[in-house]
Amino acid sequence: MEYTAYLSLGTNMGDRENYLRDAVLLLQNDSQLSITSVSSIYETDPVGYVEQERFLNIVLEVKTAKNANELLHKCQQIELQLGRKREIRWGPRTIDLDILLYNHENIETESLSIPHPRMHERAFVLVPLIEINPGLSLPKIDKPLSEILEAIPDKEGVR
Ligand SMILES: Nc1nc2nc(S)n(CCO)c2c(=O)[nH]1
Repeated sequence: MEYTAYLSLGTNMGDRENYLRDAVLLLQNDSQLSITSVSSIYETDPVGYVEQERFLNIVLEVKTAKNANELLHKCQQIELQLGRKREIRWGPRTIDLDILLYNHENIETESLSIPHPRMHERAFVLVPLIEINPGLSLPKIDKPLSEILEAIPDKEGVR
């Protein structure tokens, strides 16, 4: 059985494009996962802890036999492989992989909140997500993504 999931990748340290490329390759190397869509690369103003470099962000659509926990573990494994150090929460990072959506499910455990709890307020997530699937709807929200994006005050300089 294969499930569709959406991942948000972000990086604002070192050779940012290389970190994105390496993360995509490491995901592709997993036999239980195939990447079915990749957004453009967006340069975005940092949200949260603002005293840091601008980010590069992309969103991926993947098809996977992994359950949500296994997918989370894979993302965390790739973050470690690419040298992610969790020094400052919201601080600079070599690479960040967040699960946005998984099989249109709502999942709430101590390690997983899906849909990602902040995705509806992040233009750096919604803009690339709309690019790869404009018709997508979020579980339990019957508004189109474009309407959710419109409601975000500043589009945080997503280019
Ligand atoms: N623009 C932008 N701001 C961010 N703040 C945090 S934390 N992150 C890491 C993802 O949670 C980002 C990001 O990826 N992009």
